[in-house]
Amino acid sequence: MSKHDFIERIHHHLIVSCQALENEPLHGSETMAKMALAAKEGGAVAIRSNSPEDILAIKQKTQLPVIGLLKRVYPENEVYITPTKKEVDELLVVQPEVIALDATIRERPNQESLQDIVHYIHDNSNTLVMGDISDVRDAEYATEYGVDMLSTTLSGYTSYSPKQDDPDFELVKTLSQQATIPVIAEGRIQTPDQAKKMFELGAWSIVVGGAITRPQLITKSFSDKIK
Ligand SMILES: CC(=O)N[C@H](C=O)[C@@H](O)[C@H](O)[C@H](O)COP(=O)(O)O
Repeated sequence: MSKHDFIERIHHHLIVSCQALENEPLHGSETMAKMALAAKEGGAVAIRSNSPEDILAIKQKTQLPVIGLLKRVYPENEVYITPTKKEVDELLVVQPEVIALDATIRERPNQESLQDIVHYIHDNSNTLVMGDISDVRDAEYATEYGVDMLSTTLSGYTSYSPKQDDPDFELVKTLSQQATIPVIAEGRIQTPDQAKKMFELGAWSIVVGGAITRPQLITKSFSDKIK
């Protein structure tokens, strides 16, 4: 799929993140593929997925384009979403349409640079790069170093971005006015109304995860409310 085709496909449409880590009840590629199929039936036009195994299973089951990432924790480093070229190599084997990676200003493991990793992906594949950022400075940095689109994934999850229960509407609004590449709203979108608001603020597309695909969190929102 060409860059133009992918960017147009997601425009004003819903991307669903189907992720269950090892410590989560729904962990497993077969389950994630079923979750992705359900998301497709509900109108998702692309899936965000963690690990080569899950990406492969989701692609086979849904035929939807996939934004792939590989979460890996390196000791003494905060960057965990596709941190190094090693994770990129593992992802490229299963040919996701897009690779999502941490594109914050933070140091990466092994002194690798964002610029090198983005060039590495572009030089070795047709894969696009989604830069996961947490604030405006990250977004400028990521854009300068060549990512194809921005996602607000990490707002609230770096030491220098605001902690809040709501999605970061302000960041989406600011970036949508300033950015020269598509801005995807991601992180803590809990309701259809919040999703709609993101588009009103100028988001190119949105990613919804836990509110659709993490039933333990959905259940908790009910049980907390009725306590
Ligand atoms: C911060 C971080 O590691 N976010 C991860 C990124 O891939 C996922 O765990 C989230 O589920 C995803 O960003 C979607 O967000 P939400 O599940 O809030 O709709």
